[in-house]
Amino acid sequence: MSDLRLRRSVLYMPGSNARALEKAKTLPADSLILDLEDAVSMEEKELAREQVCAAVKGGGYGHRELVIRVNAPQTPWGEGDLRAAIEAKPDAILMPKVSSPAVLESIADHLEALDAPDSIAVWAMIETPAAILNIHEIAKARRDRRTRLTCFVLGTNDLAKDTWAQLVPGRVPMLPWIMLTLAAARAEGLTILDGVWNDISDVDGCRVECRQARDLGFDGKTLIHPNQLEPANTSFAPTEEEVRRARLVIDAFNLPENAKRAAIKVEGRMYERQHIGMARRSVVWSETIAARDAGAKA
Ligand SMILES: CC(C)(COP(=O)(O)OP(=O)(O)OC[C@H]1O[C@@H](n2cnc3c(N)ncnc32)[C@H](O)[C@@H]1OP(=O)(O)O)[C@@H](O)C(=O)NCCC(=O)NCCSC(=O)C[C@H](O)C(=O)O
Ligand SMILES: [Mg+2]
Repeated sequence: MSDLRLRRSVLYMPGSNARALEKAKTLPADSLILDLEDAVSMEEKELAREQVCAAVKGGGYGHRELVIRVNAPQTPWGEGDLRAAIEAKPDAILMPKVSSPAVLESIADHLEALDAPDSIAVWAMIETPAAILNIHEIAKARRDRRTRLTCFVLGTNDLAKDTWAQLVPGRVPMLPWIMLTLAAARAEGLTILDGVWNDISDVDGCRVECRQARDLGFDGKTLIHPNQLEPANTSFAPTEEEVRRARLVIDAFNLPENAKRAAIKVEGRMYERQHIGMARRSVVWSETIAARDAGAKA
């Protein structure tokens, strides 16, 4: 079973927006991406870096995983962002526009040279046509522990920009790329997060896309506004019915009469032993979510 850390809702915010950085301390997001890249204008890059690093160092975000998205290494801010982010010690650093494993190897060299704490992971944005074409090679970078790669984040806005594919409900134009990226992530044991839903005014549309993302196999969805948190948190949680059925399957395989059976019938459906792992995951997820909710209310 892969890492079961909750990442149902992963909220971006511009590092230049002090109000958003503060408000995030109270929002029901599993993870936060404090952005220094595309959500920040050139004029505010330095301010954003200062504010984000001060926020991460200052803490107060509770259970929320903190991720800093830096500017790409070849930009005027890339080197400084990386240095400052390492000093702030977030849970992860998100690299934008990763198009080949070479970028991750070069980041690994930098992290080593800057003596980055082992606790900092590296996440990679998958958002260029070249990344899609190189996707398994990029995912395989995880095998080299030096890269610290643990997570892919889909950047559907940049993908739409560079491919001319339209962002339409149902996402038919992008499904082949999405599924290829998912397969590469799962093959190499990476977490994978869906891209953003841009229409902040359409919460129902966001909910539909969250459910699709869950059905496609994502761990969670990246978000841009607090009103998208509830749809994501709800959609990526197993339903009560799923958990009830999962417990039934686990219990049924534990019965002495089923000890040597590879396949059994439960409530009219066939289950093989491989389904036990999926059933356990649903139960563990629901218990983890219940514990998180109880903690939030306490
Ligand atoms: C889009 C926004 C600029 C809208 O902001 P605003 O006009 O302030 O919205 P509201 O008045 O509705 O906000 C209500 C309150 O919620 C707070 N808020 C809003 N957004 C956030 C947020 N993201 N995080 C935390 N808090 C937020 C407001 O401060 C209000 O609070 P209060 O003062 O108490 O009333 C804004 O939503 C925004 O900036 N969103 C994030 C944009 C962003 O980060 N974009 C970059 C990531 S998307 C991307 O690049 C993906 C990828 O790379 C790709 O290529 O696809
Ligand atoms: Mg992008």
